[in-house]
Amino acid sequence: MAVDSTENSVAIVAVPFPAQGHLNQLMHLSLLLASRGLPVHYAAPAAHVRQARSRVHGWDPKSLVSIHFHDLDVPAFESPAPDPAAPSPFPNHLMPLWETFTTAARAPLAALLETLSATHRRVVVVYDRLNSFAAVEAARVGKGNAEAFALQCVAISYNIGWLDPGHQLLRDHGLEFLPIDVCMSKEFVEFVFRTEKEMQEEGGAGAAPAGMVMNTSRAIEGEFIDTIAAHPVFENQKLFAVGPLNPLLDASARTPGKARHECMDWLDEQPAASVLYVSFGTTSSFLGEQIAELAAALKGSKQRFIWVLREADRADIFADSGESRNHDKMLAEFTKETEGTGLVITGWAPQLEILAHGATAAFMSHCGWNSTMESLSHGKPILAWPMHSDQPWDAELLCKYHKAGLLVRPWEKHNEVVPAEDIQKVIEEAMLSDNGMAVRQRAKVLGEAVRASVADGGTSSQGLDDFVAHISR
Ligand SMILES: O=c1ccn([C@@H]2O[C@H](COP(=O)(O)OP(=O)(O)O[C@H]3O[C@H](CO)[C@@H](O)[C@H](O)[C@H]3O)[C@@H](O)[C@H]2O)c(=O)[nH]1
Repeated sequence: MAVDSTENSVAIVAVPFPAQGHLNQLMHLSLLLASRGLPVHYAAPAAHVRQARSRVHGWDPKSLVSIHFHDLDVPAFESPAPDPAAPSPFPNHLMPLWETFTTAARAPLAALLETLSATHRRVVVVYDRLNSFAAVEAARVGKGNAEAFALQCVAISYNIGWLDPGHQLLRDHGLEFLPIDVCMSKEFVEFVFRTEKEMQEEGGAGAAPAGMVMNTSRAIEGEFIDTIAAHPVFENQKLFAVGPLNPLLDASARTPGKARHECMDWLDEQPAASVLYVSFGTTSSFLGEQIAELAAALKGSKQRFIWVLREADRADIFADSGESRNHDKMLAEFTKETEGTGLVITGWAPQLEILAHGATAAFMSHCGWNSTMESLSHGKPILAWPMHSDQPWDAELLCKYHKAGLLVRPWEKHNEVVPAEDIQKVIEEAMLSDNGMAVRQRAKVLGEAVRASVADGGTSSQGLDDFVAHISR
């Protein structure tokens, strides 16, 4: 694609980490910045540019023309199937992709930055915090006219626990931060520390980012944002809380310009606040036994539901879609038994639209940060079933701090199959009990506060204005 050349303008280069929950956030941020008239370049391996484009949600697909997309040429990577029986539920099958990407994307990114640097007043690199190589490449730009900002794709409170699991603020609220190596595979933890250390050694102080953009809202994490702002690690950085990055839809849940998924017609016919949405993101796969227990719980609860039954994404989603094929017999029976009460989606579901819809009451989720923000920003409570990484922390924030969620499975039992009766109990509590109503009400109030924060004059809207003003100064 031709690179636009406007000597006086600032070019923004978004460098996402190649996994859906990360591609998605930098895509939203890119679209937001482009909608403010800034030239935005989104750079990722070809398969991931295609993935991010094909799965963008909440935006009119036509808005994608406002972004310049660049394929970062990387060698072929393995794209194995996920292993639901692996000792850690962490998506270790993506490690070959991430190792390849982190090494090979540097040279094509550097070339892109040099080209843009020659034709623009300044190049602003907005990179996923897992891609610290992008900050090193920004610091190396020959003309010295590039600066880097990290994007925090997970809760900012997670950062506090990462820096100090026993932090006073967490203790004050009785919040538990689990050790990171309990929640992630040892290969990934090693990868994160190794790549970060290598980049610090190579780039030195000169490659430190100028600041950090946070996909969070003061309505959700106000005091955690203040704590991070006062932390010595961020002393010389400008911080901008701009979330939620996902667009907010109204209760009719219509994305302009986009064909509606058939499940939305079914939702249109259901009573207000009557449907449980069940989905576990793009990095988790369940054992067959667990799927059977979840099916029995949904059926037994007699509640309306939409259940997204998918495997974790492959490294290249176009090589294999991850649609669940292994449960055909169970599904055929289950679908017959629950006809009229629920829907099972084995392909890609319109999650943002489902969460926005007035018929949706609650969300059973693994608590990935996108799912958490998408749910809270539409005022929907979460039935929390964390699997790995930051998810146990998000469940803690949701259920203990905000009391806008109910825990399905405590972490101590993460190696066990959760029996149907335990799952059913939580579904019934959320959908039928007074306590469930109170949790739903708190999520609704929180949703209103989140909406206010992104509306004109709200704190997140101001955060984005401040970021735009700062980078285009
Ligand atoms: O059928 C589907 C399935 C998923 N989604 C979307 O896919 C994204 C999933 O993101 P998230 O909820 O964050 O889950 P993961 O895919 O598991 O995200 C990874 O990345 C997140 C951001 O770093 C982390 O918080 C998670 O722990 C990590 O697993 C969300 O935008 C969903 O709306 C759909 O639209 N349709």
